[in-house]
Order: sequence, then C-alpha cells, then structure tokens
Amino acid sequence: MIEIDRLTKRLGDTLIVDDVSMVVEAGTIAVVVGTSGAGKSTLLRMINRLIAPTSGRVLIDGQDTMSIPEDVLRHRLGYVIQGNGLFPHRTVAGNIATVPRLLGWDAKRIARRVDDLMTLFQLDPAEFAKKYPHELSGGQQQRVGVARALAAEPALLLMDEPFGALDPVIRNKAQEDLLSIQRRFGTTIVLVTHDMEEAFRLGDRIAVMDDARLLQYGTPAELLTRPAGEFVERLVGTTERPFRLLSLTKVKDVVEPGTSAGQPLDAATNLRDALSHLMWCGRDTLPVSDEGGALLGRITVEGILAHARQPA
Ligand SMILES: Nc1ncnc2c1ncn2[C@@H]1O[C@H](COP(=O)(O)OP(=O)(O)OP(=O)(O)O)[C@@H](O)[C@H]1O
Repeated sequence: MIEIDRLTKRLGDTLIVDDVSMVVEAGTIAVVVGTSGAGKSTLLRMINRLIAPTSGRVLIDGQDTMSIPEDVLRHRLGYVIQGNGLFPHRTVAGNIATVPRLLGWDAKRIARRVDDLMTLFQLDPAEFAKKYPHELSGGQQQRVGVARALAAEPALLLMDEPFGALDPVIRNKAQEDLLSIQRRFGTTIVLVTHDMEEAFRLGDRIAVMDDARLLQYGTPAELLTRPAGEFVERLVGTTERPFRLLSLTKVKDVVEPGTSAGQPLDAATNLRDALSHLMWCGRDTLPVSDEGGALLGRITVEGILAHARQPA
C-alpha cells in the first residue's frame, strides 16, 4: 500500500504539487491524469524520491520512505519512464537483468527470470535476447522497458506514460499484458497517462490533477457519475460518458432470463463490447454463457440501453 500524505513540491514561488493526499491500496492500479504541466510526473517521482518533496510524506506499507535508503527504495519500486529509457549499449537480456544483477541474484536465477519475462511479453528469447534496443521497434522497446521494471518482482510499480509512443493496436496489447501481469503478481501500480481511455481501462481508481492540485480521486464510476466539478466532467468527456459507463459493467450483471437464437456472448464481456457486437450482428438479443459454456440467459439491446440511462 502507498500512502501519499500532504505531499507538496515548491520551486521558488511556484507550487508544482500542492498538498496532495491519496492512498493506493495493495494490489490495485491508481491512474493519474490531468492537463500537461499539472504535476503528475513530479508526484510520481516524489514517491521513489527521484525528486525530494518540499513537505509531506510517502508511506510504503506503513514505512516512511525517508527512512528507507534511496537505493533500496528504487530497487523495491519498479519505474518505467516515458520513451522507455533503455540502456543503448546493453542487449535486451542485459537491460532486463539490470536490477537483479544489482541485487546480486545468481546467474541461473537471472537467466530464468529474463527468459520468463521475454516469453510473457512475446519476445522470443532466441531471437531477441542478444539484440540491442536500436534493433527493436518502438513497441518492442517499450515492452522491454516494462519487463525491465518488473524483473526484480517489485511489489510496487511506478509508470510514467509507459505506452505513450505506441500505436493504438500495440497499445491495447500492452495494456492487456500489464493487466494480466498485475493480476498474476498482485502488483500495486501508479500510472501516469494523458489517455482517458487508458485511465478507464486500467484504473481501479483515477486521480485527476490540475494546476498542481488533486481535484478528485475516485473509482471510474464515481468520476463519471459524481464528477467533482466542471474540470473533471470535461476531462472524463461528456459525449463518451454513456459508453465509458457501459464499459464498466459486465454482461453477467444485466443478464435477463430467457433464451435467444445466435452465438452466445461470454458473461465476462463488458456492455460496450456487447452492444457493438449486437449491432454488428444486427440482433436485438443474444444468449449469454459462462466461461464453461453453460447458458445463463440472454442479453438485449433494450436492457443495455436501460442500464446506460440508469447506471447502478
Ligand atoms: N526542475 C524544474 N524546474 C522548473 N520547473 C519545473 C521543474 N520540474 C517541473 N517543473 C514544472 O512543473 C510543472 C509540472 O511538471 P510535471 O512534469 O510534473 O507535470 P506533468 O503533469 O507530468 O506534465 P506532462 O503531462 O506534460 O508530462 C510544469 O509546469 C513544469 O514546467
């Protein structure tokens, strides 16, 4: 768990981060969004003490970070920066092995970990381990950047626009990879992004910053249904709001009794995808099944729209 307690950064007369408090529960993802220059990166860097706060504190699992030696802290907190920051003269394997080497892991354990991570990120070790960053595409470089940050199995991961340079298709894939890794290891993540779609997709909670201050910190549903003011409302997007709300609910939550013709939809599908699927197939209704294939009932366009009008 990360507790940010009245954290402030002042440079001269300018407040870069102004009295920000928020708690990131263990095993969850907090996404920080906001305008350019709002102080997001500075907030993130104060968590791992790359930037010293003017006042306030950060507690990690109850321990004040000021009482943890800086190098120990940085090894405990994985950190992924904009544009990946890979070492150009180290191979892919060498880059991923950086922190485990610093921590003195034995060679076998490092090799196994590098191999596992490369496989997880769909970079075939036989093909990529000995390549250098400049021989990779932008998307592959970013995946190596995330793999490197995860190498020493940090319980906490700080990510500053980690997928900023990726095109939309690879970006989706990278987000999926991150979510599956986060679920597998129960990693606690603080991620900064400009992309509201990304925030809604990844965030258990979203922090909205503007002009050095934290305007709201809440679940995606809270931001959509109870925005704390006009700025948050505009940022979460008035026109996309019904669709964002739909993407927060699963088919299993609005399944109706009854049967229907057609190929069943998986109950874990979100309502936004379900609606576009129904429209694509030109149907008003489809059966719903669980992951084992057992039929649970049906979903209707009418039921989805009723939910969009009246979110739970
Ligand atoms: N070392 C510094 N000296 C002077 N000003 C700084 C310094 N570091 C940051 N700032 C200013 O503080 C403000 C916040 O910067 P920060 O990078 O935290 O914002 P951000 O929300 O991450 O922005 P972006 O989304 O553009 O990356 C900016 O106006 C920036 O110019």
